[in-house]
Amino acid sequence: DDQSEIISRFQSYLRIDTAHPNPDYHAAADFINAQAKSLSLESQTIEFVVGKPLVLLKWPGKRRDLPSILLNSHTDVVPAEHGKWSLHPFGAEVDASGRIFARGSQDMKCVGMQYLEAIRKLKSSGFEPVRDVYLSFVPDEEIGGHDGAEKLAHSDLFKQLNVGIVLDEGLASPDANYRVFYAERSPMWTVIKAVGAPGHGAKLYDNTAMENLLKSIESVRKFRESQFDMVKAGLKAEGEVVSVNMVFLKAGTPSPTGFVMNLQPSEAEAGFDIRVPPIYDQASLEKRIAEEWAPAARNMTFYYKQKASVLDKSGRPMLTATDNSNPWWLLLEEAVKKANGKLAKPEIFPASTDARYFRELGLPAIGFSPMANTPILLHDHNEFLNQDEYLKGIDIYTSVIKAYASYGGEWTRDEL
Ligand code: MET
Ligand SMILES: [Zn+2]
Ligand SMILES: [Zn+2]
Repeated sequence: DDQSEIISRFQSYLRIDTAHPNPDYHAAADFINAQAKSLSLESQTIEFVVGKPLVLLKWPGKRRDLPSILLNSHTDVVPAEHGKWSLHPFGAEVDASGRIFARGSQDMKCVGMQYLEAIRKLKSSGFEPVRDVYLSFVPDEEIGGHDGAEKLAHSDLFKQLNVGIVLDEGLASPDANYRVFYAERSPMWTVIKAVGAPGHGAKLYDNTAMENLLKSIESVRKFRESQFDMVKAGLKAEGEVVSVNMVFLKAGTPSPTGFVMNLQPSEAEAGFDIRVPPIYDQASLEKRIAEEWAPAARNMTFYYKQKASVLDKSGRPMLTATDNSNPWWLLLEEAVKKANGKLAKPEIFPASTDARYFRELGLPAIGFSPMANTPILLHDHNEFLNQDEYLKGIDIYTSVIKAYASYGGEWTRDEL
């Protein structure tokens, strides 16, 4: 029947192994294009970077003069440790309670397919969009989006699309209210390195690489604690503080039997995943890194593996309005309600998404993945989404896309 076909299309997409470091992007693009064909959507496949296809679909509206709607999703997923899953991460098996297990079931193949299923429903009901509706299926979000959404946002093609609003990913909600995001934290992936004279493992002396690095780590931990304390005290939400987490430590002199134990190494390195809220003095953090965490006076250096500004191209913090000034926000609220969904209070996304490349241009972008009553399992073992929630999400998008694609149609060209 209808529902089992919907689920089996989702499973087919989930079974394409698009995990880094070797995502099968061509299989994903072929699949999306086959879906587009069955829906009679216009399609183009663009390789801004060879081997990394981006699929752009179009459902043309009647009013080409109005700004369009962009429904964005990424096709790549993070790797899965197969042995630690109870079911195969690319098997998309459904258990007795209807949970579909797969890497990407929450992040974010669900959303990409839900957009398409919602369009399928709208088309079969005879609905015709007023505005152009575009769908972008982009590569590489999980490694920074530089060869995907960033290239799209900076392209001439993108200007021609005349996008007025972007929808992108959010997070699952453990309770019944859908979470929704109006901003996100910017990544600053920072590597700090210490050097110092090597020496005998038995000798106490100052300025070893290890000691220099440890002083920094102590300082980082103090700052981390000050931020985390505000969350623990309920003063700030997760997305409103700076998060700093040490993600690697690299030091020591390797030997065939492990590490040399009686030699203090001459170099030591640590990596930190730092995320900065949009209204935060990013320059002060950069100063802290240079002066406290990697001071030249302690023989230290640093570099950023990834760094995004919290400001858009006009120098404003990247925040999408969630009040009367933003009709897209009001339309979303209303459309979700109409489909019997409840929205939680809008939040700042604690991690990062491709939405930042669109907000950077000054466009409004809303992060929304309609998954209620679902534990947050993105990037975790045994990621799953219940098929009933998936189906409910399609109804939510049907309502949202209908509202967005109709918006403005009640006015004549002159009134607008
Ligand atoms: C900085 S690239 C973002 C990759 C991923 N979405 C994350 O937040 O970790
Ligand atoms: Zn994602
Ligand atoms: Zn992710």
